[in-house]
Amino acid sequence: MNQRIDPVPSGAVVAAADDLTKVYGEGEARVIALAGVSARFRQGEFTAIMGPSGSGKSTFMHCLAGLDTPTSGSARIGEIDLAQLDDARLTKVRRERIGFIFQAFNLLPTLTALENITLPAALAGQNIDRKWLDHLLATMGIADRLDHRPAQLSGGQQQRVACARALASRPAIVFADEPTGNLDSRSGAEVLALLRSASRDMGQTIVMVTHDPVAAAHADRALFLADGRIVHEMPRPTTSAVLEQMKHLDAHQPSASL
Ligand SMILES: Nc1ncnc2c1ncn2[C@@H]1O[C@H](COP(=O)(O)OP(=O)(O)OP(=O)(O)O)[C@@H](O)[C@H]1O
Repeated sequence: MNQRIDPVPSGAVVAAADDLTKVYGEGEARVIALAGVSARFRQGEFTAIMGPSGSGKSTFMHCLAGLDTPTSGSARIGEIDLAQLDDARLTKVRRERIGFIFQAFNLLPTLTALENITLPAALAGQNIDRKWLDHLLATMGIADRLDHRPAQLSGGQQQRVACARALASRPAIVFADEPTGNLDSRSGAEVLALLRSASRDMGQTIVMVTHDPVAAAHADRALFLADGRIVHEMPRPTTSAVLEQMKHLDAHQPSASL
C-alpha cells in the first residue's frame, strides 16, 4: 500500500475566496485590483499575504473580511457567503466571527486597556470566558497594564492589547494588517511570537498582510500576490526564501523595467 503524504493542513476551512475579482473605476481610471483570487484558510493556520505595493493585498483582505465588496466571485466565512448579506448582517458577522489587528493599533484613547479589549465582545453582546481572558492577558504580558490608557503604553504594549482585543472572543478568523509596521524590531518580534502562539497553541486562524519577510517567516505559509493574482504559495516560509521570492516579483514589476 502506498502511504499518502498530504501536505495540506487537515483543519476545517474557516474562510475561503473563490475567483475574487475587484475592479475600481471606469474607462481610463479602471484598475483591476484582483484578477481572480482563490484561497482556503484552515482552522489554526497562520497565513502571510505578501506582494509588491499595489499587488492587491489590502483589497484581498478587505474582500475576505467583508470590509469591501468584490466585483465578482465569492468570499466565505465558514459557510456564510458574505455577498448574500445586507449591511446589518455583515456587521454582525464581522463582530461575531472576525478579529482585526491594524498597523496603527486603533485603540480608543479614552478607554483603559481592559475596556478596549472587552469592547468588541460587549458590542456584539457576547460574554468573554473569564478563564480564557486571564490566560490571554497573561500570554500577552499585559496583565499589569489593564488600567492604563493607550497613551500610557508603549507601541508594543498597545499592539499586544490590540492582539488581546482581536483574540478575546475567540473569533473564527483574525485579520492582521501590517501588525508590526509601526513597531521597532524587538516589539515586532514579541507581537509576532504571540500571533504564532495564538495559531499554534490556541488554534486561532490568522491572515496577516505584511511587507516584512521576517514577519512572514512566523507564518505557516505565505501567499504571494502580483497584479491581483496569487502567483506563488510557500509553505513554512523562511526569511531568506521570502526575500528571494520578493526580489523575483519586484524584478517583474512594470516600473522596474522603466
Ligand atoms: N478605492 C480605490 N479606488 C481606486 N483604485 C484603488 C482603490 N483601492 C485600491 N486601488 C488600486 O488597486 C490596486 C491594489 O491596491 P491594494 O491597496 O489592494 O494593494 P496593496 O498590495 O495592498 O498595496 P500596498 O502594499 O501599497 O498597501 C492598486 O493599483 C491600487 O491603486
